[in-house]
Amino acid sequence: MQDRKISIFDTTLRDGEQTPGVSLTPEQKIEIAHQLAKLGVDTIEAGFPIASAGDMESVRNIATAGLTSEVCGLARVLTKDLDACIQADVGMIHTFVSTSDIQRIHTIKKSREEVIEMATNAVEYIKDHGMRCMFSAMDATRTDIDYLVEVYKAVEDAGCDIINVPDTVGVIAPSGMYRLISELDKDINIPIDTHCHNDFGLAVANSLMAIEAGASQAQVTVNGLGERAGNADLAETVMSLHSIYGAKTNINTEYIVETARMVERYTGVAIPPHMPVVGENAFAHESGIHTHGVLENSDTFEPGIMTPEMVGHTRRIVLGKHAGRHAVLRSLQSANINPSDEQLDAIINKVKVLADKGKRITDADLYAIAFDILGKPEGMPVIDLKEVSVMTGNITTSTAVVKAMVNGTERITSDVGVGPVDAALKAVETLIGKHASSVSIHDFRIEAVTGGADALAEVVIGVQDKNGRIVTARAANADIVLASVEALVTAINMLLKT
Ligand SMILES: CC(=O)SCCNC(=O)CCNC(=O)[C@H](O)C(C)(C)COP(=O)(O)OP(=O)(O)OC[C@H]1O[C@@H](n2cnc3c(N)ncnc32)[C@H](O)[C@@H]1OP(=O)(O)O
Ligand SMILES: CC(C)C(=O)C(=O)O
Ligand SMILES: [Mg+2]
Repeated sequence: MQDRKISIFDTTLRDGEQTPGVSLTPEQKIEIAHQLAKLGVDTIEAGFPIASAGDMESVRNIATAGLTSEVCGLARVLTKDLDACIQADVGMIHTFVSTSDIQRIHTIKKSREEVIEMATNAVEYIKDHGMRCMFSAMDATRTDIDYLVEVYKAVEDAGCDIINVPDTVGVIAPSGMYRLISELDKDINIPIDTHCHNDFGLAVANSLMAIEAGASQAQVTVNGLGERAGNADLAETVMSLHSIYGAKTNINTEYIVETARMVERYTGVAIPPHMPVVGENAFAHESGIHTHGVLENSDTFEPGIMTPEMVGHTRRIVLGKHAGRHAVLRSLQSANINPSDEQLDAIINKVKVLADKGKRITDADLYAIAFDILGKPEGMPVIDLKEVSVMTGNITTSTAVVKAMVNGTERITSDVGVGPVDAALKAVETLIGKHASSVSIHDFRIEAVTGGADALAEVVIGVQDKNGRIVTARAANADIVLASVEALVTAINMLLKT
Protein backbone atom coordinates (compact mmCIF):
# COMPACT_ATOMS: atom_id res chain seq x y z
CA MET A 1 0.00 0.00 0.00
CA GLN A 2 3.12 2.19 0.16
CA ASP A 3 2.43 5.52 -1.61
CA ARG A 4 -1.06 4.48 -2.76
CA LYS A 5 -3.50 7.42 -2.78
CA ILE A 6 -6.62 6.76 -0.70
CA SER A 7 -9.66 9.08 -0.72
CA ILE A 8 -11.45 9.97 2.50
CA PHE A 9 -15.25 10.23 2.48
CA ASP A 10 -16.50 11.81 5.69
CA THR A 11 -20.01 10.96 6.89
CA THR A 12 -19.94 12.72 10.28
CA LEU A 13 -22.81 14.99 9.24
CA ARG A 14 -24.94 12.03 8.02
CA ASP A 15 -24.18 8.68 9.70
CA GLY A 16 -22.40 10.53 12.53
CA GLU A 17 -25.55 12.53 13.21
CA GLN A 18 -27.46 9.22 13.40
CA THR A 19 -25.66 8.66 16.76
CA PRO A 20 -28.59 8.25 19.17
CA GLY A 21 -29.24 11.59 20.90
CA VAL A 22 -27.14 13.70 18.53
CA SER A 23 -28.77 16.49 16.54
CA LEU A 24 -26.78 19.31 15.01
CA THR A 25 -28.16 22.74 14.11
CA PRO A 26 -27.68 24.02 10.53
CA GLU A 27 -25.16 26.58 11.92
CA GLN A 28 -23.12 23.86 13.63
CA LYS A 29 -23.23 21.71 10.49
CA ILE A 30 -21.87 24.43 8.25
CA GLU A 31 -19.06 25.15 10.73
CA ILE A 32 -18.16 21.45 10.88
CA ALA A 33 -18.27 21.28 7.07
CA HIS A 34 -15.81 24.19 6.80
CA GLN A 35 -13.56 22.42 9.31
CA LEU A 36 -13.76 19.13 7.34
CA ALA A 37 -12.78 20.99 4.17
CA LYS A 38 -9.84 22.57 6.02
CA LEU A 39 -8.91 19.09 7.24
CA GLY A 40 -8.85 18.01 3.59
CA VAL A 41 -11.51 15.29 3.33
CA ASP A 42 -12.27 14.49 -0.32
CA THR A 43 -16.03 14.20 0.15
CA ILE A 44 -18.42 15.46 2.81
CA GLU A 45 -21.68 13.54 3.12
CA ALA A 46 -23.68 16.51 4.35
CA GLY A 47 -26.95 14.77 5.24
CA PHE A 48 -30.11 13.08 4.06
CA PRO A 49 -32.13 15.93 2.44
CA ILE A 50 -35.49 14.08 2.43
CA ALA A 51 -35.25 13.52 6.21
CA SER A 52 -36.33 17.01 7.30
CA ALA A 53 -36.53 20.64 6.24
CA GLY A 54 -33.56 21.33 8.52
CA ASP A 55 -31.45 18.63 6.85
CA MET A 56 -32.41 19.96 3.41
CA GLU A 57 -31.39 23.48 4.47
CA SER A 58 -28.04 22.39 5.89
CA VAL A 59 -27.15 20.16 2.95
CA ARG A 60 -27.97 23.05 0.62
CA ASN A 61 -25.96 25.54 2.69
CA ILE A 62 -22.96 23.22 2.67
CA ALA A 63 -23.30 22.35 -1.03
CA THR A 64 -23.37 26.03 -2.00
CA ALA A 65 -20.63 27.20 0.39
CA GLY A 66 -17.86 26.86 -2.19
CA LEU A 67 -15.95 24.27 -0.16
CA THR A 68 -12.92 22.53 -1.63
CA SER A 69 -14.39 19.11 -0.72
CA GLU A 70 -17.05 17.47 -2.90
CA VAL A 71 -20.47 17.57 -1.19
CA CYS A 72 -22.73 14.52 -1.25
CA GLY A 73 -26.32 13.87 -0.15
CA LEU A 74 -27.89 10.52 0.79
CA ALA A 75 -31.02 9.14 -0.89
CA ARG A 76 -33.01 5.92 -0.92
CA VAL A 77 -33.60 4.55 -4.43
CA LEU A 78 -36.78 6.63 -4.53
CA THR A 79 -37.36 9.51 -6.93
CA LYS A 80 -38.56 11.82 -4.12
CA ASP A 81 -35.28 11.26 -2.22
CA LEU A 82 -33.19 11.80 -5.38
CA ASP A 83 -35.16 14.97 -6.17
CA ALA A 84 -34.50 16.26 -2.66
CA CYS A 85 -30.76 15.81 -3.25
CA ILE A 86 -31.01 17.56 -6.61
CA GLN A 87 -32.89 20.42 -4.93
CA ALA A 88 -30.15 20.59 -2.28
CA ASP A 89 -27.65 21.23 -5.08
CA VAL A 90 -25.14 18.53 -4.12
CA GLY A 91 -22.46 17.43 -6.56
CA MET A 92 -22.85 13.74 -5.74
CA ILE A 93 -25.78 11.54 -4.71
CA HIS A 94 -25.16 8.48 -2.58
CA THR A 95 -28.10 6.17 -3.18
CA PHE A 96 -28.63 2.90 -1.35
CA VAL A 97 -30.92 -0.10 -1.09
CA SER A 98 -30.94 -3.27 1.00
CA THR A 99 -29.55 -6.35 -0.74
CA SER A 100 -29.28 -8.92 2.07
CA ASP A 101 -32.22 -11.31 2.32
CA ILE A 102 -32.84 -10.38 5.96
CA GLN A 103 -33.32 -6.68 5.16
CA ARG A 104 -34.87 -7.15 1.73
CA ILE A 105 -37.57 -9.51 2.97
CA HIS A 106 -38.34 -7.76 6.27
CA THR A 107 -37.95 -4.07 5.43
CA ILE A 108 -38.40 -3.12 1.78
CA LYS A 109 -40.31 -6.32 0.91
CA LYS A 110 -39.06 -6.51 -2.70
CA SER A 111 -37.79 -9.41 -4.78
CA ARG A 112 -34.13 -9.59 -5.78
CA GLU A 113 -35.08 -8.59 -9.33
CA GLU A 114 -37.12 -5.62 -8.14
CA VAL A 115 -34.17 -4.40 -6.03
CA ILE A 116 -31.87 -4.48 -9.07
CA GLU A 117 -34.44 -2.58 -11.10
CA MET A 118 -34.91 0.08 -8.38
CA ALA A 119 -31.13 0.45 -8.02
CA THR A 120 -30.40 0.82 -11.73
CA ASN A 121 -33.33 3.23 -12.21
CA ALA A 122 -31.97 5.41 -9.41
CA VAL A 123 -28.45 5.40 -10.86
CA GLU A 124 -29.76 6.27 -14.33
CA TYR A 125 -31.90 9.10 -12.87
CA ILE A 126 -28.84 10.55 -11.09
CA LYS A 127 -26.66 10.31 -14.19
CA ASP A 128 -29.42 11.80 -16.36
CA HIS A 129 -29.26 14.83 -14.07
CA GLY A 130 -25.51 15.11 -14.69
CA MET A 131 -24.45 14.32 -11.15
CA ARG A 132 -21.85 11.98 -9.68
CA CYS A 133 -23.33 8.79 -8.29
CA MET A 134 -22.31 6.45 -5.49
CA PHE A 135 -24.32 3.28 -4.96
CA SER A 136 -24.44 1.25 -1.72
CA ALA A 137 -25.77 -2.28 -1.45
CA MET A 138 -26.97 -1.92 2.12
CA ASP A 139 -25.95 -4.84 4.35
CA ALA A 140 -23.50 -5.96 1.63
CA THR A 141 -21.49 -8.10 4.05
CA ARG A 142 -24.57 -10.27 4.78
CA THR A 143 -25.61 -10.48 1.12
CA ASP A 144 -25.21 -13.63 -0.94
CA ILE A 145 -21.98 -12.96 -2.89
CA ASP A 146 -23.24 -13.98 -6.35
CA TYR A 147 -26.27 -11.72 -6.00
CA LEU A 148 -24.08 -8.90 -4.65
CA VAL A 149 -21.81 -9.09 -7.70
CA GLU A 150 -24.90 -9.05 -9.93
CA VAL A 151 -26.22 -5.90 -8.22
CA TYR A 152 -22.91 -4.06 -8.41
CA LYS A 153 -22.36 -5.04 -12.07
CA ALA A 154 -25.88 -3.81 -12.91
CA VAL A 155 -25.28 -0.38 -11.33
CA GLU A 156 -21.87 -0.15 -13.00
CA ASP A 157 -23.55 -0.81 -16.36
CA ALA A 158 -26.15 1.86 -15.51
CA GLY A 159 -23.35 4.46 -15.25
CA CYS A 160 -22.55 4.52 -11.53
CA ASP A 161 -19.25 6.27 -10.68
CA ILE A 162 -18.28 4.45 -7.50
CA ILE A 163 -19.68 1.59 -5.43
CA ASN A 164 -19.69 1.49 -1.66
CA VAL A 165 -19.51 -1.80 0.26
CA PRO A 166 -21.11 -1.24 3.65
CA ASP A 167 -20.70 -3.52 6.64
CA THR A 168 -24.00 -2.12 7.88
CA VAL A 169 -24.24 -4.07 11.13
CA GLY A 170 -20.51 -4.41 11.73
CA VAL A 171 -20.29 -8.21 11.55
CA ILE A 172 -17.54 -9.04 9.10
CA ALA A 173 -14.08 -10.16 10.24
CA PRO A 174 -11.02 -8.41 8.75
CA SER A 175 -10.03 -11.53 6.81
CA GLY A 176 -13.60 -11.81 5.44
CA MET A 177 -13.50 -8.19 4.35
CA TYR A 178 -10.22 -8.80 2.53
CA ARG A 179 -11.77 -11.76 0.66
CA LEU A 180 -14.98 -9.90 -0.15
CA ILE A 181 -13.28 -6.84 -1.64
CA SER A 182 -10.77 -9.00 -3.54
CA GLU A 183 -13.70 -10.93 -5.02
CA LEU A 184 -15.61 -7.77 -6.02
CA ASP A 185 -12.46 -6.17 -7.42
CA LYS A 186 -12.22 -9.01 -10.00
CA ASP A 187 -15.63 -8.13 -11.49
CA ILE A 188 -16.08 -4.42 -10.90
CA ASN A 189 -14.23 -1.80 -12.92
CA ILE A 190 -15.25 1.37 -11.07
CA PRO A 191 -13.65 2.49 -7.77
CA ILE A 192 -14.64 0.66 -4.59
CA ASP A 193 -15.41 2.45 -1.33
CA THR A 194 -16.14 0.93 2.08
CA HIS A 195 -18.32 1.92 5.05
CA CYS A 196 -17.66 -0.07 8.22
CA HIS A 197 -19.57 -0.10 11.48
CA ASN A 198 -17.93 -0.75 14.80
CA ASP A 199 -20.24 -3.24 16.54
CA PHE A 200 -17.29 -5.52 17.37
CA GLY A 201 -14.67 -2.76 17.45
CA LEU A 202 -13.43 -3.82 13.99
CA ALA A 203 -14.50 -0.83 11.86
CA VAL A 204 -11.02 0.60 11.37
CA ALA A 205 -9.40 -2.84 10.91
CA ASN A 206 -12.06 -3.77 8.33
CA SER A 207 -11.62 -0.48 6.45
CA LEU A 208 -7.87 -1.05 6.29
CA MET A 209 -8.35 -4.63 5.06
CA ALA A 210 -10.78 -3.40 2.38
CA ILE A 211 -8.13 -0.94 1.23
CA GLU A 212 -5.41 -3.62 1.29
CA ALA A 213 -7.67 -5.72 -0.94
CA GLY A 214 -8.20 -2.94 -3.49
CA ALA A 215 -10.71 -0.38 -2.21
CA SER A 216 -9.55 3.15 -2.94
CA GLN A 217 -11.77 5.09 -0.55
CA ALA A 218 -12.91 4.75 3.08
CA GLN A 219 -15.97 6.24 4.73
CA VAL A 220 -15.21 7.55 8.19
CA THR A 221 -16.62 9.83 10.88
CA VAL A 222 -14.96 12.19 13.31
CA ASN A 223 -14.62 10.52 16.74
CA GLY A 224 -16.09 7.32 15.25
CA LEU A 225 -19.65 8.64 15.66
CA GLY A 226 -22.56 6.88 13.95
CA GLU A 227 -25.38 4.37 14.34
CA ARG A 228 -25.07 2.10 17.42
CA ALA A 229 -21.33 1.63 18.12
CA GLY A 230 -20.45 4.06 15.35
CA ASN A 231 -18.37 4.03 12.18
CA ALA A 232 -14.67 3.77 11.41
CA ASP A 233 -12.94 6.68 13.13
CA LEU A 234 -11.37 9.26 10.81
CA ALA A 235 -8.28 9.87 12.93
CA GLU A 236 -7.47 6.18 13.47
CA THR A 237 -8.06 5.26 9.83
CA VAL A 238 -6.08 8.16 8.38
CA MET A 239 -3.15 7.88 10.79
CA SER A 240 -2.92 4.11 10.26
CA LEU A 241 -2.87 4.70 6.50
CA HIS A 242 -0.18 7.38 6.76
CA SER A 243 2.00 6.07 9.55
CA ILE A 244 1.71 2.28 9.38
CA TYR A 245 0.99 1.64 5.70
CA GLY A 246 2.83 4.60 4.15
CA ALA A 247 -0.25 5.40 2.04
CA LYS A 248 -1.24 8.95 1.11
CA THR A 249 -4.46 10.93 1.63
CA ASN A 250 -5.35 14.60 1.22
CA ILE A 251 -5.82 14.98 4.97
CA ASN A 252 -3.93 17.79 6.68
CA THR A 253 -3.29 15.70 9.76
CA GLU A 254 -2.29 18.66 11.96
CA TYR A 255 -5.99 19.63 12.16
CA ILE A 256 -7.17 16.20 13.35
CA VAL A 257 -7.37 17.04 17.07
CA GLU A 258 -8.87 20.49 16.45
CA THR A 259 -11.60 18.84 14.34
CA ALA A 260 -12.25 16.10 16.91
CA ARG A 261 -12.68 18.71 19.65
CA MET A 262 -15.07 20.81 17.56
CA VAL A 263 -17.25 17.75 16.88
CA GLU A 264 -17.08 16.77 20.57
CA ARG A 265 -18.29 20.26 21.55
CA TYR A 266 -21.17 20.39 19.08
CA THR A 267 -22.42 16.82 19.46
CA GLY A 268 -21.97 16.65 23.23
CA VAL A 269 -20.41 13.19 22.82
CA ALA A 270 -17.25 13.25 24.92
CA ILE A 271 -14.02 11.86 23.49
CA PRO A 272 -12.92 9.05 25.86
CA PRO A 273 -9.54 9.99 27.42
CA HIS A 274 -7.91 6.81 26.12
CA MET A 275 -9.22 7.18 22.55
CA PRO A 276 -6.38 6.65 20.03
CA VAL A 277 -4.88 9.72 18.36
CA VAL A 278 -7.26 12.37 19.76
CA GLY A 279 -7.95 11.31 23.38
CA GLU A 280 -6.55 13.43 26.23
CA ASN A 281 -4.22 10.54 27.13
CA ALA A 282 -3.12 9.62 23.60
CA PHE A 283 0.27 11.22 24.25
CA ALA A 284 0.20 11.39 28.07
CA HIS A 285 2.63 9.52 30.30
CA GLU A 286 2.29 8.87 34.00
CA SER A 287 4.37 5.85 34.95
CA GLY A 288 7.91 6.61 36.02
CA ILE A 289 9.68 4.18 33.66
CA HIS A 290 7.81 5.42 30.59
CA THR A 291 8.11 9.08 31.56
CA HIS A 292 11.85 8.76 32.14
CA GLY A 293 12.20 7.20 28.69
CA VAL A 294 10.01 9.82 27.01
CA LEU A 295 11.91 12.69 28.65
CA GLU A 296 15.12 11.26 27.14
CA ASN A 297 13.62 10.41 23.73
CA SER A 298 9.87 10.33 23.06
CA ASP A 299 10.21 7.40 20.62
CA THR A 300 11.07 5.12 23.56
CA PHE A 301 7.44 4.86 24.69
CA GLU A 302 5.45 6.37 21.81
CA PRO A 303 4.88 4.97 18.31
CA GLY A 304 7.38 7.45 16.88
CA ILE A 305 5.82 7.06 13.43
CA MET A 306 2.97 9.18 14.83
CA THR A 307 3.88 12.19 16.97
CA PRO A 308 1.56 14.62 18.80
CA GLU A 309 2.72 17.40 16.46
CA MET A 310 1.56 15.40 13.41
CA VAL A 311 -2.06 15.44 14.64
CA GLY A 312 -2.13 18.77 16.49
CA HIS A 313 -1.94 17.21 19.94
CA THR A 314 0.44 17.87 22.85
CA ARG A 315 2.54 15.49 24.90
CA ARG A 316 1.77 15.59 28.64
CA ILE A 317 3.58 14.30 31.66
CA VAL A 318 0.98 13.47 34.30
CA LEU A 319 1.83 13.01 37.95
CA GLY A 320 0.17 10.24 39.94
CA LYS A 321 1.00 7.23 42.02
CA HIS A 322 3.18 5.77 39.26
CA ALA A 323 5.30 8.92 38.95
CA GLY A 324 9.07 8.69 39.15
CA ARG A 325 11.82 11.10 40.14
CA HIS A 326 12.58 12.35 36.63
CA ALA A 327 8.97 13.33 35.96
CA VAL A 328 8.48 15.12 39.28
CA LEU A 329 11.76 17.01 38.91
CA ARG A 330 10.94 18.06 35.34
CA SER A 331 7.47 19.32 36.38
CA LEU A 332 8.98 21.34 39.23
CA GLN A 333 11.75 22.75 37.06
CA SER A 334 9.21 23.90 34.47
CA ALA A 335 7.78 26.08 37.28
CA ASN A 336 11.23 27.36 38.32
CA ILE A 337 11.21 25.25 41.48
CA ASN A 338 14.61 23.65 41.99
CA PRO A 339 14.65 21.32 45.00
CA SER A 340 17.74 19.64 46.44
CA ASP A 341 17.91 15.82 46.30
CA GLU A 342 16.55 15.52 49.85
CA GLN A 343 13.78 18.02 49.18
CA LEU A 344 12.85 16.12 45.99
CA ASP A 345 12.63 12.86 47.99
CA ALA A 346 10.30 14.54 50.48
CA ILE A 347 8.13 15.99 47.67
CA ILE A 348 7.87 12.61 45.92
CA ASN A 349 6.84 10.94 49.19
CA LYS A 350 4.03 13.43 49.68
CA VAL A 351 2.92 13.11 46.03
CA LYS A 352 2.62 9.34 46.47
CA VAL A 353 0.69 9.68 49.75
CA LEU A 354 -1.82 11.98 48.02
CA ALA A 355 -2.01 9.71 44.94
CA ASP A 356 -2.60 6.64 47.12
CA LYS A 357 -5.78 8.34 48.37
CA GLY A 358 -7.07 8.08 44.82
CA LYS A 359 -6.44 11.73 44.01
CA ARG A 360 -5.33 13.05 40.66
CA ILE A 361 -2.25 15.24 41.27
CA THR A 362 -2.75 18.66 39.75
CA ASP A 363 0.13 21.08 39.18
CA ALA A 364 -1.22 23.21 42.03
CA ASP A 365 -1.09 20.15 44.34
CA LEU A 366 2.54 19.56 43.36
CA TYR A 367 3.54 23.21 43.84
CA ALA A 368 1.70 23.40 47.18
CA ILE A 369 3.62 20.31 48.36
CA ALA A 370 6.86 21.86 47.15
CA PHE A 371 6.12 25.19 48.86
CA ASP A 372 5.43 23.32 52.12
CA ILE A 373 8.94 21.92 51.92
CA LEU A 374 10.84 24.76 50.25
CA GLY A 375 8.80 27.75 51.49
CA LYS A 376 6.42 29.97 49.47
CA PRO A 377 7.75 32.40 46.85
CA GLU A 378 7.55 36.12 47.71
CA GLY A 379 4.24 37.82 47.10
CA MET A 380 2.07 34.63 47.24
CA PRO A 381 -0.82 34.61 46.66
CA VAL A 382 -1.41 37.15 43.89
CA ILE A 383 -5.17 36.86 44.45
CA ASP A 384 -6.52 36.51 47.98
CA LEU A 385 -10.24 35.85 47.52
CA LYS A 386 -12.59 37.58 50.00
CA GLU A 387 -16.17 37.43 48.67
CA VAL A 388 -18.08 35.86 45.79
CA SER A 389 -21.75 36.47 45.09
CA VAL A 390 -23.82 35.36 42.10
CA MET A 391 -27.31 36.14 40.91
CA THR A 392 -29.01 33.78 38.47
CA GLY A 393 -32.47 32.61 37.40
CA ASN A 394 -34.72 31.96 34.41
CA ILE A 395 -35.41 35.68 33.81
CA THR A 396 -32.08 37.01 35.07
CA THR A 397 -28.79 37.21 33.21
CA SER A 398 -26.32 35.37 35.41
CA THR A 399 -24.16 38.00 37.12
CA ALA A 400 -21.24 37.58 39.54
CA VAL A 401 -19.45 40.02 41.84
CA VAL A 402 -16.04 39.09 43.20
CA LYS A 403 -14.02 40.91 45.87
CA ALA A 404 -10.36 40.07 46.48
CA MET A 405 -6.99 41.46 47.49
CA VAL A 406 -4.88 41.50 44.34
CA ASN A 407 -1.19 41.99 45.08
CA GLY A 408 -2.25 43.64 48.37
CA THR A 409 -4.83 46.02 46.88
CA GLU A 410 -8.56 45.49 47.27
CA ARG A 411 -10.41 45.01 43.97
CA ILE A 412 -14.09 44.39 43.20
CA THR A 413 -15.15 43.18 39.76
CA SER A 414 -18.37 41.95 38.21
CA ASP A 415 -19.31 40.19 34.99
CA VAL A 416 -22.19 38.37 33.31
CA GLY A 417 -22.16 34.92 31.70
CA VAL A 418 -24.28 32.16 30.19
CA GLY A 419 -24.62 30.68 33.68
CA PRO A 420 -23.43 31.41 37.23
CA VAL A 421 -20.14 29.52 36.82
CA ASP A 422 -19.32 31.32 33.58
CA ALA A 423 -20.15 34.70 35.13
CA ALA A 424 -18.03 34.01 38.23
CA LEU A 425 -15.05 32.77 36.21
CA LYS A 426 -15.19 35.86 33.99
CA ALA A 427 -15.31 38.14 37.06
CA VAL A 428 -12.20 36.41 38.46
CA GLU A 429 -10.37 36.79 35.13
CA THR A 430 -11.18 40.53 35.21
CA LEU A 431 -9.60 40.75 38.70
CA ILE A 432 -6.13 40.28 37.32
CA GLY A 433 -6.48 43.24 34.94
CA LYS A 434 -3.57 43.43 32.53
CA HIS A 435 -2.73 39.75 33.04
CA ALA A 436 -6.24 38.70 32.02
CA SER A 437 -5.53 38.78 28.30
CA SER A 438 -2.48 36.55 28.72
CA VAL A 439 -4.19 33.92 30.89
CA SER A 440 -6.94 31.71 29.50
CA ILE A 441 -8.92 28.76 30.76
CA HIS A 442 -7.63 25.67 28.96
CA ASP A 443 -9.87 23.00 30.43
CA PHE A 444 -12.60 22.76 33.01
CA ARG A 445 -14.05 19.61 34.49
CA ILE A 446 -16.71 19.33 37.13
CA GLU A 447 -17.62 16.14 38.95
CA ALA A 448 -19.86 15.25 41.87
CA VAL A 449 -17.63 13.38 44.29
CA THR A 450 -20.52 12.32 46.52
CA GLY A 451 -24.10 11.47 45.53
CA GLY A 452 -27.32 13.40 46.21
CA ALA A 453 -28.50 16.99 45.75
CA ASP A 454 -26.01 18.20 48.43
CA ALA A 455 -23.15 16.41 46.65
CA LEU A 456 -19.65 17.78 46.99
CA ALA A 457 -18.55 19.12 43.62
CA GLU A 458 -14.94 18.77 42.60
CA VAL A 459 -13.65 21.10 39.92
CA VAL A 460 -10.36 20.63 38.09
CA ILE A 461 -9.36 23.61 36.03
CA GLY A 462 -6.36 24.24 33.77
CA VAL A 463 -5.16 27.74 32.93
CA GLN A 464 -2.68 28.56 30.21
CA ASP A 465 -0.36 31.53 29.77
CA LYS A 466 0.55 33.08 26.43
CA ASN A 467 3.66 30.87 26.21
CA GLY A 468 1.45 27.78 26.29
CA ARG A 469 2.35 26.75 29.86
CA ILE A 470 -0.63 25.08 31.55
CA VAL A 471 -1.19 24.85 35.29
CA THR A 472 -3.96 22.67 36.69
CA ALA A 473 -5.65 23.09 40.07
CA ARG A 474 -8.48 21.49 41.96
CA ALA A 475 -11.08 22.59 44.53
CA ALA A 476 -13.99 20.82 46.17
CA ASN A 477 -17.04 22.55 47.62
CA ALA A 478 -20.74 21.80 48.06
CA ASP A 479 -21.33 24.91 45.90
CA ILE A 480 -20.20 24.43 42.29
CA VAL A 481 -19.67 28.16 41.74
CA LEU A 482 -17.37 28.41 44.76
CA ALA A 483 -15.50 25.22 43.79
CA SER A 484 -14.95 26.67 40.30
CA VAL A 485 -13.78 30.05 41.57
CA GLU A 486 -11.45 28.52 44.17
CA ALA A 487 -9.88 26.21 41.58
CA LEU A 488 -9.43 29.08 39.11
CA VAL A 489 -7.88 31.39 41.73
CA THR A 490 -5.45 28.65 42.83
CA ALA A 491 -4.47 27.93 39.22
CA ILE A 492 -3.93 31.62 38.42
CA ASN A 493 -1.89 32.16 41.60
CA MET A 494 0.35 29.22 40.74
CA LEU A 495 0.69 30.25 37.09
CA LEU A 496 1.63 33.84 37.89
CA LYS A 497 4.02 32.97 40.72
CA THR A 498 5.94 29.94 39.50
C1 LIG B 1 -27.88 2.18 7.22
C2 LIG B 1 -28.37 3.59 7.19
O1 LIG B 1 -27.75 4.40 7.89
S1 LIG B 1 -29.61 4.02 6.20
C3 LIG B 1 -29.96 5.67 6.58
C4 LIG B 1 -30.73 5.73 7.85
N1 LIG B 1 -31.01 7.08 8.19
C5 LIG B 1 -32.24 7.49 8.48
O2 LIG B 1 -33.19 6.74 8.45
C6 LIG B 1 -32.36 8.90 8.95
C7 LIG B 1 -33.43 9.71 8.22
N2 LIG B 1 -34.67 9.01 8.05
C8 LIG B 1 -35.86 9.64 8.09
O3 LIG B 1 -35.98 10.82 8.37
C9 LIG B 1 -37.05 8.81 7.75
O4 LIG B 1 -36.77 7.45 8.05
C10 LIG B 1 -37.39 8.95 6.23
C11 LIG B 1 -37.83 10.40 5.98
C12 LIG B 1 -36.21 8.64 5.35
C13 LIG B 1 -38.52 8.01 5.87
O5 LIG B 1 -39.55 8.17 6.79
P1 LIG B 1 -40.95 7.40 6.70
O6 LIG B 1 -41.50 7.60 5.35
O7 LIG B 1 -41.74 7.89 7.86
O8 LIG B 1 -40.61 5.84 6.81
P2 LIG B 1 -39.89 4.98 7.93
O9 LIG B 1 -38.59 5.64 8.31
O10 LIG B 1 -40.80 4.65 9.05
O11 LIG B 1 -39.60 3.62 7.14
C14 LIG B 1 -38.65 3.57 6.12
C15 LIG B 1 -39.35 3.40 4.77
O12 LIG B 1 -38.33 3.52 3.74
C16 LIG B 1 -38.27 2.27 3.00
N3 LIG B 1 -36.88 2.12 2.64
C17 LIG B 1 -35.84 1.92 3.48
N4 LIG B 1 -34.69 1.91 2.76
C18 LIG B 1 -35.04 2.12 1.48
C19 LIG B 1 -34.32 2.23 0.30
N5 LIG B 1 -32.99 2.19 0.35
N6 LIG B 1 -34.96 2.46 -0.85
C20 LIG B 1 -36.30 2.54 -0.87
N7 LIG B 1 -37.07 2.44 0.22
C21 LIG B 1 -36.44 2.24 1.39
C22 LIG B 1 -38.81 1.24 3.97
O13 LIG B 1 -39.21 0.11 3.30
C23 LIG B 1 -39.96 2.03 4.59
O14 LIG B 1 -40.97 2.12 3.61
P3 LIG B 1 -42.55 2.01 3.94
O15 LIG B 1 -42.88 3.25 4.72
O16 LIG B 1 -43.17 2.00 2.59
O17 LIG B 1 -42.72 0.76 4.72
C1 LIG C 1 -26.40 4.24 3.92
C2 LIG C 1 -25.50 3.11 4.21
C3 LIG C 1 -24.24 3.16 3.41
C4 LIG C 1 -25.14 3.00 5.65
O1 LIG C 1 -25.00 3.95 6.38
C5 LIG C 1 -24.88 1.64 6.12
O2 LIG C 1 -25.12 0.67 5.40
O3 LIG C 1 -24.44 1.52 7.28
MG1 LIG D 1 -23.99 3.37 8.24
